[in-house]
Amino acid sequence: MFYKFQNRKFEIFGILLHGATAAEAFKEFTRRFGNIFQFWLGPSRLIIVGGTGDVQHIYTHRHIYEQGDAFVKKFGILIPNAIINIKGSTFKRHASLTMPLFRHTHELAQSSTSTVQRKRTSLIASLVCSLQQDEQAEIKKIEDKKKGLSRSELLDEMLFFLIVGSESVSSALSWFIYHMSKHPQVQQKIKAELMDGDDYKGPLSLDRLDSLVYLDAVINEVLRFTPISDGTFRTLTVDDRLPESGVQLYKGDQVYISIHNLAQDPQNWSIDPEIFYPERFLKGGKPLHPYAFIPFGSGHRQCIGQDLARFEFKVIAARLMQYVTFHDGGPQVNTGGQVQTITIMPKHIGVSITFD
Ligand code: HEM
Repeated sequence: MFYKFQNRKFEIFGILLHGATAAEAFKEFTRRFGNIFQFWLGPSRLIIVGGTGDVQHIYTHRHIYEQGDAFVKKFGILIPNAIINIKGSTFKRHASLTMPLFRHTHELAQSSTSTVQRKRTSLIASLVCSLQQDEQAEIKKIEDKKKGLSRSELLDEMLFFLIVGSESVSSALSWFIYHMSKHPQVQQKIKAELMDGDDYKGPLSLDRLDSLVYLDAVINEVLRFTPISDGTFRTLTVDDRLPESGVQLYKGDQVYISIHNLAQDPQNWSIDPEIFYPERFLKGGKPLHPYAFIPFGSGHRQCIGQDLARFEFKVIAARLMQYVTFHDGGPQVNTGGQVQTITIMPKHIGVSITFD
């Protein structure tokens, strides 16, 4: 069935995903319907946007494209006051209290006993210090004048950071292990880079970590090939026309940007995106458009934990590569596939491990 939408035709379909993840389904739909189409998620209509010009426009016009209502519905039932679910001035208040910590990711590596220092290096300490002294007085103020977090806001933030902080990096590491088991030559290159120092199994200082550029390329390729988040939502605050596709959108419409599709679209890459090839992120192999590779989203609502996530990922991956080698457990158990929970994880992963 076709639906005339301004001067463009869209195929409308409501469909059950039959166990496929959104990433797998949208890849197939993009192949069939092109890089902009509508999708019904139950009663909600989503406009899936895949052209890099349109995607850039959405992320760079924060006053038109606000945090998506679908995102808010997804997490809002359990943790309505967590940063991902709030907008406007309330978001600004929460962001001003949580974001500074993530600018000091490297300091997390150093432990400290001083309260001032702990406020800078412990998210929990920093959040607890932001608890409102007089909640009743704060409730009466208009949002712009409020300071600190109420008890229920603090609880929701802690819960959200506990969930997102552990689930995200562990999913990404599962994909790392899966890809390593399938690509022994990549593992050998990481090990060769680690061996390039005096002490192969020695401590990982920040300088040493920074010098591991091939490992950075592998981490990027893991996040590109198998992103743990399939996409991001934005809701329009006013009518707007997308510049690349020319599609007219209206206030209240919900757009969905598929991180996975952008990372897999051959138009966005000079080297075949269907191949797992970390070297694409070394000199000259970058995506053809800056918005083709956005594993952490983009714009004013991009992931605030991305530096921490990359840091954790790199430290754990480097440590693993110092001590063990992963081998493919065979076609019965190591078949890959995807399963969607809060993040996208490998469905069937079975590897054997040798200690180096
Ligand atoms: C590999 C690890 C991770 C990936 C791939 C990832 C990815 C994402 C993505 C795609 C978004 C949505 C961005 C958007 O709408 O533009 C997001 C949001 C968010 N992430 Fe992450 N994330 C990771 C780890 C973390 C960690 C470790 C934390 C904190 C401990 C974190 C905290 C957040 C927060 C607070 C938001 C909501 C930001 C907002 O609504 O303004 N993430 N993340």
